[in-house]
Amino acid sequence: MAVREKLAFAGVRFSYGEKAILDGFQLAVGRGELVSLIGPSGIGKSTLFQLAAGLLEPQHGEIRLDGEPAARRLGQVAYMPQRDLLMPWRTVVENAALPLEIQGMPRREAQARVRQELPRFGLDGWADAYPAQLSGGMRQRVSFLRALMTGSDLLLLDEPFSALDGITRMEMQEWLLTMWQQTGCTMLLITHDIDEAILLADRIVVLLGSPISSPVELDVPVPRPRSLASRSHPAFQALRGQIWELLRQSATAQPVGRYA
Ligand SMILES: Nc1ncnc2c1ncn2[C@@H]1O[C@H](COP(=O)(O)OP(=O)(O)OP(=O)(O)O)[C@@H](O)[C@H]1O
Repeated sequence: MAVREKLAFAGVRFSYGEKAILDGFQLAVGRGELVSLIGPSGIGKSTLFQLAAGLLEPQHGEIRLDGEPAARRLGQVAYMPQRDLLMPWRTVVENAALPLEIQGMPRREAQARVRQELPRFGLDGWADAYPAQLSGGMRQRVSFLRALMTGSDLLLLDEPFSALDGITRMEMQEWLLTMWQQTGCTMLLITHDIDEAILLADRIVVLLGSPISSPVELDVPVPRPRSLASRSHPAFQALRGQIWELLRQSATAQPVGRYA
């Protein structure tokens, strides 16, 4: 066991009925790492997150958290699904305080705790707004805050920025990098945007094959801190070409999804 290991899949097999998604799947993520997952549409990226979060169970193999077999993962992993799933009848504070209330914290205390966090989430002054009154970026930040309120230091972000316009998306990418540095959380991010995958991550996991067994793992040798200007770094461009080639090759075997 690696001392730094936060999450690991060891020899995991998972199928939906006859359809095998993972077989002998291996992946280890270190504590505090930011890892991007990229792969063709429908290959099993969200399934992987649902397994990590404990919403699905493997038919074979082991999923470990902090180096220990984690039979009960539900509630230990913060999972932000593709749609933000904010409750429309609850305000920003009421939505974000939900995990604390579920854990038994009195409502008033839970909401006070959330209010303290609003400024660094760019939500100062929006405590009592309803989700319908927020922009897409703000909704994502509320979802992110709610995920952090679970107390988990492992965050799974499933295409968090895909519904946002280009400028908001870039702002959110920079904001996410700041949050990652401030919180020290381990983050896994699913994206279809190769540039986003590289810009944010320490490591890129390219998921290929059906079923997936050994993903291709690529370190991102682009220096931090990163900004939009990092895209012109030679290492960035070389990696972009390498990932694109891997995905293009896989497209001959199976239909490929959308990539930016
Ligand atoms: N509950 C389910 N029952 C049966 N098949 C499912 C179920 N959920 C997903 N699948 C199938 O499993 C495969 C993997 O789905 P998954 O959503 O994990 O892929 P993905 O890589 O996240 O896709 P996308 O990039 O389009 O979001 C797909 O073929 C999907 O149709």
